[in-house]
Amino acid sequence: MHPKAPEKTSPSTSDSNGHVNGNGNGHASTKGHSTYTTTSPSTIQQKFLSSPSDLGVVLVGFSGGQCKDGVDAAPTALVQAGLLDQLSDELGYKLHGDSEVHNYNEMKPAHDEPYRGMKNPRAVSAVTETLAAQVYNQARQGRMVLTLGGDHSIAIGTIAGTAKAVRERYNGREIAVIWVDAHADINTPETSESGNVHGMPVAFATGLATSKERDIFGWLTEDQRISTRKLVYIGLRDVDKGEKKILRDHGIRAFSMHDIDRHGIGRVVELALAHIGADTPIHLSFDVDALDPMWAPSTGTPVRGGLTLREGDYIAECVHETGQLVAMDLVEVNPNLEVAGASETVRAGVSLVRCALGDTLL
Ligand SMILES: NC(=[NH2+])NCCC[C@H](N)C(=O)O
Ligand SMILES: [Mn+2]
Ligand SMILES: [Mn+2]
Repeated sequence: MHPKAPEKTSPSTSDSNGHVNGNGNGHASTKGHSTYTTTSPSTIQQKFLSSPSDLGVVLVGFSGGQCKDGVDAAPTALVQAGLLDQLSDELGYKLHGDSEVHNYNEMKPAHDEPYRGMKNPRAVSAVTETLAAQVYNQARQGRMVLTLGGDHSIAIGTIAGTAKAVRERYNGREIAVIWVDAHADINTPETSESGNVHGMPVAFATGLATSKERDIFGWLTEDQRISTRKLVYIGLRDVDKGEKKILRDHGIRAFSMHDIDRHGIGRVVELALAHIGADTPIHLSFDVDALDPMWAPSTGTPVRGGLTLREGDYIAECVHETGQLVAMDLVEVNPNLEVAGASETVRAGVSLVRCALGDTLL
């Protein structure tokens, strides 16, 4: 049930067209922007990366955490839009890890009937367990890790990998997670109304949901989990009843769209980062549906009244500026939905990642 862990490490990777990424030679990029130098991805001092110009890339073609086809096509669409080329050629990263998208939808267990209401539980479990190892293998080398999903269930794996690597590298230190999303994704199997695991990753990552079945998230260990105290939400506006109770009962820090309306994005990000503190590595999990459908229509569970693209970019820019970012997920881009707006959604995704990885307007 656990096909080859698709771990590949090469000094540079090539995209689906065979173009090799990563110039890594410190020379000014000639691609359009003559003023770029690529000696370093950013002038920001990175506090928790020993190789700040190395980037682990994980490309996850997976849709099993929810019911709509197409979200597995996002990594290919993002790569074709030039994201990885830009990260190497313009931002100066040396890319490691996946050079092609893995079709994780192929990791299909022989039988996978619902368990405690969860749909595709063994498939999602097997994929996220593989991802946890992939992300861990990049992060333990002191590299930033970028994961392109895929639906948001994959964060069970990516957070597990980051949390474990950081604990190992920094004496048991915990990571913080900034979850930018219209949704809280903190349902337990018991509170979920849909049974879709992409609505549950935070519950598993925090240990609010646990399982004794090895093949259904029972592989998650304490060193792969995060604390609810170091979890911060931004952008919430569609939270289930059971989730609201969980957020309240555990005193989880959450900034909804209401808070952004009241205080402005600047103040909200300031408060979110203050809650985390300057001594904590950050895993940024960005669901593209945090953006208003005006900017990101092609996503499985769009909710009106969301962030503008600039507000999304601003969050990403500020997280980068902390020098504390160690991993980022970009999830829930579904190029097969609202096809007229698909390239716009993909471009929004590209922009969010660029900002988190150090791109600046000036
Ligand atoms: N990652 C997402 N887009 N999650 C949407 C979750 C929607 C709903 N709360 C559910 O549990 O099914
Ligand atoms: Mn969402
Ligand atoms: Mn989500």
